[in-house]
Amino acid sequence: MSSFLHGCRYFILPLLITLMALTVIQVTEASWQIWDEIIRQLPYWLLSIAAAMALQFNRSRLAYLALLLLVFYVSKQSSAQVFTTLNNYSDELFIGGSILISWFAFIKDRGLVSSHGILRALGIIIGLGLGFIWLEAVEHFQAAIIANSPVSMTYQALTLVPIMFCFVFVLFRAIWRANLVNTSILTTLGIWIFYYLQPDTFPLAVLLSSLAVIYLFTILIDSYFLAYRDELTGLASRRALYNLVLSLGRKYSVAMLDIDHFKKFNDTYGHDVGDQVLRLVAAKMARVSGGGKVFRYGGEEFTIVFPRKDAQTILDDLEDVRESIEDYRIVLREDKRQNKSNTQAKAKRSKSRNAKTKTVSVTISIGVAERLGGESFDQAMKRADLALYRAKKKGRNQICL
Ligand SMILES: Nc1nc2c(ncn2[C@@H]2O[C@H](COP(=O)(O)OP(=O)(O)OP(=O)(O)O)[C@@H](O)[C@H]2O)c(=O)[nH]1
Repeated sequence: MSSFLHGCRYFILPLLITLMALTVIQVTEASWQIWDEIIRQLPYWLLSIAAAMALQFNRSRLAYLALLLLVFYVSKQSSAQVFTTLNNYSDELFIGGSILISWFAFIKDRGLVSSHGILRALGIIIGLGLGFIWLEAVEHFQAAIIANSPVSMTYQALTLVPIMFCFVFVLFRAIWRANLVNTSILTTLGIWIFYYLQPDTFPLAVLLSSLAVIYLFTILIDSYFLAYRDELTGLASRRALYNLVLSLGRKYSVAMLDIDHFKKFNDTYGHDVGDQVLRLVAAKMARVSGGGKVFRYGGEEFTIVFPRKDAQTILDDLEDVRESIEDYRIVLREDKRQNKSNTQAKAKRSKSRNAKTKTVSVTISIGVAERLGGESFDQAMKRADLALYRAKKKGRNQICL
């Protein structure tokens, strides 16, 4: 359930916000028509800024999309011969554009000026070319397809077949790999299809400006997560901890948590298994009750800050975390490369049917300190660290005040 809610953050919320924004624009149509000239200029500025920001923050797929949409907008606004000719192929461009947008959902962000850049330029030409090829094919074989199709097919429906596939693929991609960039690409495809089917509902300038704003938000929020989230565990990082310190009041408690004998664990099972265990242990810590805020301090050390709580009141919350980790049997896939001495280690082999998995468990030690009057955060942390040291000395897998 929690991973579902986590996915919602990246997937459902941006879509809802886009829908709400478009509804507001529609409802307030009368007022924004006064700003017609400004609105018509907006996509030039916003899409250019979005492309520049996307490049700066290495979100090259959004940069490509912003640039392509900018070219599209210029083609719609310009009366130059080359663009008016292009506008005669709007069906082909629509299908090619849909294929192109969908393709961006499946490739990685790579540098624009690199060998990947050349491949992507080729991809763009091929994607657009496919739109022409599909319509040529439909025109050529429509009689045969319509005659042999089990359901009644019109020419119009046939042209839309690749779009439906594109939308389903991109939708699944956005659900499967929920992140803001994939949701932005899905939104782009949705708006692209919407514009083709309902060209008069919203002016193109409004739709493209909305997309540019979505790209800008995606880049900003992504950068925030990059700066303040720990990549391995998904927890808030040490930088986020020191950000929180700025807003802490006078009363709080801080706990330092450390996985016991983690060096030995790494040596026994390998660094990759160690990483896997760090992620799972972090997920258990993230469920701490009592309003605790969890951070990865560094390595196998974690910090939990309890604003407005004294040390005695949080002991039960921390004990729950310690117990849940102690009781957690972590199932690992058998690593065929492991040598014999490793297999003699503490891991308990599961008696599962195919014996291809094994279970391991770890424990944690916890040191707690309550902020004393006049003390700085670093001083309180230092005392929590000393308490952690005592917990280790006393035999580990316990909490010390
Ligand atoms: N897999 C993995 N290991 C890490 C990571 N960060 C730190 N470590 C390992 O964590 C281990 C910490 O070891 P020590 O500080 O000696 O402590 P310990 O073995 O846990 O022993 P005690 O704390 O005394 O119980 C080192 O082997 C680090 O390599 C990481 O991100 N991934």
